[in-house]
Amino acid sequence: MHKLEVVNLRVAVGGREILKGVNLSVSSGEVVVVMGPNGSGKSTLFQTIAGNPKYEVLDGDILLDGQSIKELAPEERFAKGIFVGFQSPVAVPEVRFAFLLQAMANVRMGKKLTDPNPQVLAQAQKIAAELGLRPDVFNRGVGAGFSGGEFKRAEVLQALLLKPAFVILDEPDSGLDIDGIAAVGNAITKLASSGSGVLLSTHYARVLRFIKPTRVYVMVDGRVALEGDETVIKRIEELGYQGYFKELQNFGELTSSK
Ligand SMILES: Nc1ncnc2c1ncn2[C@@H]1O[C@H](COP(=O)(O)OP(=O)(O)OP(=O)(O)O)[C@@H](O)[C@H]1O
Repeated sequence: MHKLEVVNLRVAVGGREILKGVNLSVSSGEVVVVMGPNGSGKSTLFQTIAGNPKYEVLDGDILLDGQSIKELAPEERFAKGIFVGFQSPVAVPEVRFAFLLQAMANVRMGKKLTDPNPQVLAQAQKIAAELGLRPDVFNRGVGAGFSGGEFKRAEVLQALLLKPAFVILDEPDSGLDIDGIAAVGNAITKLASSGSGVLLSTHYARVLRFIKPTRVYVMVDGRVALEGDETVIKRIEELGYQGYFKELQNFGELTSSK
């Protein structure tokens, strides 16, 4: 059993404080959802967990099984089992997608980056078929001309292939067609059942048809304003953020920060 904890995390980007003391956690087998209005800091949180050096940690910590990882390089975090899929993944057209998958699997297996690993590629092709991802993507550069939906499926494919301890996905359901949402949603459930801890952000309740969140955090202006279960997602979809916060304030249930 593993636990990833974000503790009183304050982060600045471009000289501006964006995260103002975030606390949350995800453990093996959990599906934890982060929601929040545009600009509330969800992507900043995920970039910081990934170790993007543009995001300056001012205070607080990120703990993996109680040990701080905030000084580790992104590849060291990955080697420890933290996989982060971004909202707008970066294309690296000069690297073949098949090569990337093989290299990532080799890193996880402690092999040399360039070692041939045909089992991994065979497994990747099987997963691609389940996700509805065209097989020709393997011979294309990473993200080269990928559609939005192909990008998202390609990221989930990497997670399913590598089965990391933690899978962190920024809006995995955005830009997907109905079949894509089902494929990605079911893949997330599968990842959690096979023991990964999943942390994802979304703007929509539609993912609930395919995933059952363990916990839901709502971020507002760089803080976790509230924590709940899937009913939070449903109420936000019905009332919008402002309407939902108003309803909670009327019942005295909204805290300004947690
Ligand atoms: N590199 C940057 N330079 C300056 N400001 C930034 C940078 N990255 C993020 N921000 C600002 O940080 C705030 C939080 O952005 P972030 O992308 O984390 O929000 P979000 O909750 O993921 O939003 P969305 O739901 O729209 O994706 C925004 O005001 C954004 O403009």
